[in-house]
Amino acid sequence: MSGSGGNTGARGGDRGGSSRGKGGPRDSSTRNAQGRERNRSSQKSFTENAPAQRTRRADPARLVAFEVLRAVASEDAYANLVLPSRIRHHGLDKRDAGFATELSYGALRGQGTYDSILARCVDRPLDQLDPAILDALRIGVHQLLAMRVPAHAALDQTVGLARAVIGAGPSALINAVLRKVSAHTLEEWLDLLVAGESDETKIASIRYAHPEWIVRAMRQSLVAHGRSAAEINDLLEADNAAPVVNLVALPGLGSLDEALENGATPGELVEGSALSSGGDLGRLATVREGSTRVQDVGSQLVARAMAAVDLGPRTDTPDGAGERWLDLCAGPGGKAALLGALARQQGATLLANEPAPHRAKLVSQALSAVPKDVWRVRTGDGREVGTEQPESFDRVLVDVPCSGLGALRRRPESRWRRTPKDLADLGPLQRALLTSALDAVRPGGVVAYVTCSPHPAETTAVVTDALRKRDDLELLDAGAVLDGVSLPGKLGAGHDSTAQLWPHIHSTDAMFLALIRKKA
Ligand SMILES: C[S@@+](CC[C@H](N)C(=O)[O-])C[C@H]1O[C@@H](n2cnc3c(N)ncnc32)[C@H](O)[C@@H]1O
Repeated sequence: MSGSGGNTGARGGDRGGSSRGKGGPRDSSTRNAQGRERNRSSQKSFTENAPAQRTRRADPARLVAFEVLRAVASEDAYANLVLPSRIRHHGLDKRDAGFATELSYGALRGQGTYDSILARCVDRPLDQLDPAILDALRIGVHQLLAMRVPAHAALDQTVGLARAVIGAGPSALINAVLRKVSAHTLEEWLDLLVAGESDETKIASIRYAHPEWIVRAMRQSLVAHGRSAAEINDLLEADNAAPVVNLVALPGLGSLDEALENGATPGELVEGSALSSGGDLGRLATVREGSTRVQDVGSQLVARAMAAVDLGPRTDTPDGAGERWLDLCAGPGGKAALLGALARQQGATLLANEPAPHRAKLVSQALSAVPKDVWRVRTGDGREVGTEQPESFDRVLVDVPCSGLGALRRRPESRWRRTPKDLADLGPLQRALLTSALDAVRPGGVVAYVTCSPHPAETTAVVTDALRKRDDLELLDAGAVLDGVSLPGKLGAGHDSTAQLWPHIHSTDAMFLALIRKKA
């Protein structure tokens, strides 16, 4: 499960030593600039004190991680949304925030594997444990096996956390179980767990902490998009690494200069992008004003591709009339903001549609740096736009709701929450939205069908069905268009006219793009 401890917030720490001041919990270890704990004593030495005599205070960074895991398990919360508010609530500084991020994300990503380890160390089925105790154990396991926290600090602090927030009772159990866990390294545990197992899917599921159905689905996806099934371990491993934060300067409106002056490095795949050096991006004025935005390079590429398709000269509109663009599923507005800026440059206008009112508001906010005469937000069901405004748009982006299997590295809990049923449930909505998009585009115009999933059920199957049902459509070479909007020689995402990006190849989310042209 290498890489499972990757964090999104620990990079770029600028102060050494422990961040805790007066009145904070006393911990014999210190955190270094990467948010990792160091201690002079050997890794495996434990204090001989009974659990009841040890610390009773919860270390704030561990408390944040525990609260994130609890919210995810009991409230169906999203870790990436809960974590920042918990960090703010507990007033963590940069270093502790990095530690809490690594701990909560790592414990959530590794959950399946950690539970298999715990099942060997607990004397009853895990589902008979109080869920709060199980979450405390998961946090302990991640510290012991993946974070290089000294074993006694991991143990003491996890027991202290449990005493403070769950009660004195469970501390002896947690202490005993974590001691058993600490008897082996992660590699040794993985070897033990897969010993005697010959099923490749089960082995990959344990080694790379993905549910077995996702291992199968990803292998199937690789093959469906013309890659080798042998890449599966690289793909799963890439899901376990924290993604680098990418920035985009809105074309014609923003500049990367400030970000580059503050440590960002130029993006390698697409012009106008940069890799952030981490830390609080709110310190950049251009990010605050919205002309430079955080956006995965995969999303940047598909939006740029939609805008770049050569539609040839129009013969059916008065001279000087600008193109009309539609973003049919726009919330929260990442691609709409980039499209708005590109539309402005190309003399076009953009209608951004989103049915959920709070997400429609986010779309307006995302577009705030783009002049208001370029765009409009519609709050409504995208399935109705095709009949309400038939053949009205030159370019349509339909970035459908999907399983998100291509963005697992961003959402640490999602792999354990998703089920194969999600794929089946989303199919009819994806097909109806594509149909609406195809009705809304004018003859000679183009529809960009996009998912952040590589699964054939929500990518190639949806596109193939649409093409089979009508004879006025042609599939364009999306890989070639993507090559055209990326830096020369960098991408090569094409396969059989549709294109698929991959985290392990392109360091992007696994975005799928099909470009469908309605015949003139
Ligand atoms: C994958 S997200 C789009 C991401 C967006 N394009 C971006 O780059 O920020 C899918 C969006 O589709 C919206 N959606 C769900 N049902 C829809 C429908 N019937 N019509 C249009 N959009 C819908 C969801 O609310 C969600 O905001």
